[in-house]
Amino acid sequence: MNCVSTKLPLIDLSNLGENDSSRWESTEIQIREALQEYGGFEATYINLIPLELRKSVGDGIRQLFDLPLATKLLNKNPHIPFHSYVNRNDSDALVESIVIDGALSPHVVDTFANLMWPDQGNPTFSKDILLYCEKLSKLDKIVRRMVLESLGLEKYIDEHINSTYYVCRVQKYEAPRTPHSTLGLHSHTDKNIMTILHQLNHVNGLQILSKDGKTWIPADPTSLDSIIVMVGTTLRAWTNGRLHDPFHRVVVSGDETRYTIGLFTVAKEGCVIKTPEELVNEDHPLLYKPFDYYKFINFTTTDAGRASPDPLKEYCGA
Ligand SMILES: O=C(O)CCC(=O)C(=O)O
Ligand SMILES: [Fe+2]
Repeated sequence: MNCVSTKLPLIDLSNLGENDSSRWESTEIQIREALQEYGGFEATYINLIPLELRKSVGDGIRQLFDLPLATKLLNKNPHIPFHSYVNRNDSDALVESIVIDGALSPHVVDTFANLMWPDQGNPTFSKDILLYCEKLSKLDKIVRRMVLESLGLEKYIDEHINSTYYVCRVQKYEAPRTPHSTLGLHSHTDKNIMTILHQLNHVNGLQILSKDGKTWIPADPTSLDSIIVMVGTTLRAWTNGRLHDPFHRVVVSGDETRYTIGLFTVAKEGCVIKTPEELVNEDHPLLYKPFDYYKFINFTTTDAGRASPDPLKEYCGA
């Protein structure tokens, strides 16, 4: 797969029984190639998210964004400032986003709902978002398992999965009400490990930059079942540069508001990211020294980190 097409690879992950080893293996090859060459792909997974659940989560997220600004501003993470509420005053793009840091934990989700809906929480929202994030996390685990297997690193799978947790971020892109393309979210790379993105309505806008930096590839889902998977910078580091962490942005136009939900795989507190020795050899010299995940994340929010075209290399390049 040497030529970059103007479409993201589309890979079907439904009904991937581990008993059908030839299908599992061919999917593994497709995923590895997609993540090397594009840094992402569109996954179809029929019925991963039942229609009712998608609708109900969509309603809950609309209600969330309709809350008063003062309430949304309570969504603050003092340790990791960008795991907090962002609105249009913080950036000159159209995005507004709210974060649940620990989206697979019923306690975290209830605490969040009680903060946003102080009268009696929002049991429907809590139940739905937990289930939704749990379903999306299945996809992350399949993809990471396949990546590690394709690299011959099966022995690290459990450690890899156990050293991470999930952050959910929901996004609203206000309709620009103009036919002209308007920036919804600035071009950036995700600094975490893996990102799973689901567009909640039919308003497209995500674009992924080709590896050669020349083409913005639209990541328009071919169906509402489709989910976009992207490599984060920390996975590039761990794989010694084998996987590509793509720049991406959101561009919107027209009269409809766009809603998305992202599940971000993040390292647990105190986790040191260290490239396995199996991935370092004469052809692949060590690119990044071991680093503390949160110290790196903090660096990316400093002036030096923000100004750097490649904060990972700047921070821990070997
Ligand atoms: O909403 C989208 O389509 C993209 C969101 C994104 O890139 C992010 O939250 O990091
Ligand atoms: Fe992103």
